[in-house]
Amino acid sequence: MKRSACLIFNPVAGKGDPDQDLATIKALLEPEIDLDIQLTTEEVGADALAIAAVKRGVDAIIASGGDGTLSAAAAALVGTTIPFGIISRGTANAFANALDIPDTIEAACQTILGGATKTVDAAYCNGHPMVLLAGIGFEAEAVELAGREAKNRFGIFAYVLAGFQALRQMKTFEAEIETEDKVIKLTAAAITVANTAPATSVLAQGPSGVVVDDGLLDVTLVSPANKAGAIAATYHLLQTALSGDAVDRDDIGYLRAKRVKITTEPEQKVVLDGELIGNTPIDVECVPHGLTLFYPLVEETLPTEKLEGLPNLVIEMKKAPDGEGSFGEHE
Ligand SMILES: Nc1ncnc2c1ncn2[C@@H]1O[C@H](COP(=O)(O)OP(=O)(O)OP(=O)(O)O)[C@@H](O)[C@H]1O
Repeated sequence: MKRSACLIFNPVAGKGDPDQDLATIKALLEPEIDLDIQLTTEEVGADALAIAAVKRGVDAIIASGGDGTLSAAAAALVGTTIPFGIISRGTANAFANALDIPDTIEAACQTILGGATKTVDAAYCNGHPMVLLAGIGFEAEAVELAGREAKNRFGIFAYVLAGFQALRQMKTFEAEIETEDKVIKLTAAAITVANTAPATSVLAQGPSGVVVDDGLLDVTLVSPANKAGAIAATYHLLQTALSGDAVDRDDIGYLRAKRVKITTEPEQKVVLDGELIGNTPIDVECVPHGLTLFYPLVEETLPTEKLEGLPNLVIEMKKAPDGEGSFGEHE
């Protein structure tokens, strides 16, 4: 039987030609998948369309658009086992990059057609579904400062530049972080709680690798003493993100936990998967394997034979009329 899926498509996302993009997606997917195509509008976003599709009991949901569309649709699937296909057509494609999904239309469609799935962790932050990360302080300020133009250029999870702008107004705050086994108090400028994060979300890059399916949240604490320290810390985070190393500065720390409660004095803004959701306190709880993704099939790269060097080796290739091997008599 033919597979079916709801395709949530943002007709204004990205810089390409959306009509052409939709035609390409249909040409690739429709031979194998019955698509129920739902276009987002300014009024009805990917979140509402995905929630409605979950209620209808669809077999799979595919979202195509920028990071905003993809994270909104993914949020509706947290805690379900409905497989989610990601066709990135944004400017930064940080969402796909963070989850290790190919970001060209063709490769993304092949991933969905392949049908292989993988579960990754998700989380709830103050009751809101979270797929990538929650940021407190600096990052949230940066999101507020990043206008539409900056978002277009750098994407909603890439705050490096907007971050430097926020640095000019950097304010530290007192934070109390409670995990299942400890309570930590410190002065911080930014706290990021991540399931996974693209390398461009520098403030999430404390650990050497933000692991997406370990059942744990990765918390990065950035506590520079002054603005010069903040710039040096951000630069260090950027470098370690690119090299894959853990941070090594006294003003940056990290920890892993299943659940974290964070209170701050004074209250700080909170950004969740690129959207401002309100102020601290936050309570973030990991939902292990809370999201099912269509994921690229892992190519078998191990060598399947090694014959060279064996004594008196003769290899005779069999000939077959159609070019295929056969087990019949060979000349
Ligand atoms: N039909 C539509 N007309 C106008 N705006 C729309 C429509 N559908 C969705 N939107 C808006 O598009 C925004 C989401 O865009 P999305 O993140 O998918 O793409 P993008 O901004 O091009 O990509 P990126 O976030 O990667 O830069 C939301 O603000 C949403 O309200």
